Amino acid sequence: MTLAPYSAILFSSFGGPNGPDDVLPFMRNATRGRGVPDERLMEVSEHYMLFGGKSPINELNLALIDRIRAELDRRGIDVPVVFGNRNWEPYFADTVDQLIADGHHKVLALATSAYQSYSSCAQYCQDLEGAASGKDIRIDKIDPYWDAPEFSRANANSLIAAVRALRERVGGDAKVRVLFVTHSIPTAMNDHSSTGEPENRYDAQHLKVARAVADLAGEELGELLTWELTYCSRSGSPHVPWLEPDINDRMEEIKDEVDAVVAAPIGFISDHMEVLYDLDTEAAQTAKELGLPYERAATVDTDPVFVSLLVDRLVEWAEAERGERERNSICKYATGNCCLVRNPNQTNTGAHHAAPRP
Ligand SMILES: CC1=C(CCC(=O)O)c2cc3nc(cc4[nH]c(cc5[nH]c(cc1n2)c(C)c5CCC(=O)O)c(CCC(=O)O)c4C)C(CCC(=O)O)=C3C
Ligand SMILES: [Fe+2]
Repeated sequence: MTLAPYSAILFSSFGGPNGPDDVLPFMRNATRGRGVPDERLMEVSEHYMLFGGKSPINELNLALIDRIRAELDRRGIDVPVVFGNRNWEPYFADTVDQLIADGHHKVLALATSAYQSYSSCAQYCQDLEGAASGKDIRIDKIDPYWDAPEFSRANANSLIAAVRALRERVGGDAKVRVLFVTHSIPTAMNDHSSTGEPENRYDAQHLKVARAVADLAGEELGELLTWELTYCSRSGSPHVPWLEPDINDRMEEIKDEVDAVVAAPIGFISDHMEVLYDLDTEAAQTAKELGLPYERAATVDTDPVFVSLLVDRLVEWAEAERGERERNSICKYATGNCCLVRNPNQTNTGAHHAAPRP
């Protein structure tokens, strides 16, 4: 099999600190020009310091890259998979220079976020475009993959295991509530996510995945799962509205209606700091204080169903590029009509992005 016309894959992610000395410079990178108050910056730095100043994200990404490489090998596709980040080493710019030095001029990127919004999709497109700009290289990015049945399947595998583990503790009759969780974003960013119609937005994408995951898991567990969508990791100024409810607030509200909760982080593909801190530390503590037995479902991480989906999407993108299949791209970034609000103070004109990618 082939990935032609692409000769390399760029695995692109957010980046995170590898030790205490990295924390502040990383935080400055992640918040530059973002209107994140210093107070929040210090607070999140503390979350990293609780874990030795080290985010799990880089090692998890390297492990996923290994599995992608193995799946490519299995299919007889011989292309390198290189790593690049938006906010920490290896930075996109350095990875791109290395790709060019190694003779690559058409590269296919994938991002470690599954959904469409400025932060999770357009910002990757923009930063990759910026890294390639003026250089002898073209970088295309595959679509976000939240809509893939395999993504729901992999998340359902995790939810099934979590519900079973919880029921071992609380019994078959306990009223269990599944709280799907994702990263909150400003409501203005949500309004302009994907193509902007309510049914396509970031929150709606998650509701579709949540429903599919709950249906698949419920079927296999033989129980009708009661679920809802909640958020974590709210940032920004307190005056700016972000998506709600926060998982902690919601647990407080439902504590008398339910006997136990499962947090299912469908918004994260692996155990990023948000999962370790916001869910495994903070939400777990809230549940404990409320007397609610709590179980956190695994992220899809290196589930073979998920790894195989990523490789399928890379192969299909290359096939479409060669004209061997239709391309029904859900990301409209190249036409200037996708996820374009960067923050609530910025209006969505799409004007700077109207030109197709080189
Ligand atoms: C939608 C979304 C994803 C999922 C998609 C994706 O994966 O990209 C995501 C991922 C991540 N976010 C991460 C870290 C941070 N995000 C921040 C800030 C923000 N995130 C936002 C949104 C998202 N973020 C937003 C709207 C802001 C406000 C500032 C802005 O408008 O940009 C800040 C600044 C402090 C703060 O404000 O909390 C930090 C340190 C890490 C690394 C974790 C690790 O180290 O394991 C990862 C994977
Ligand atoms: Fe973030």
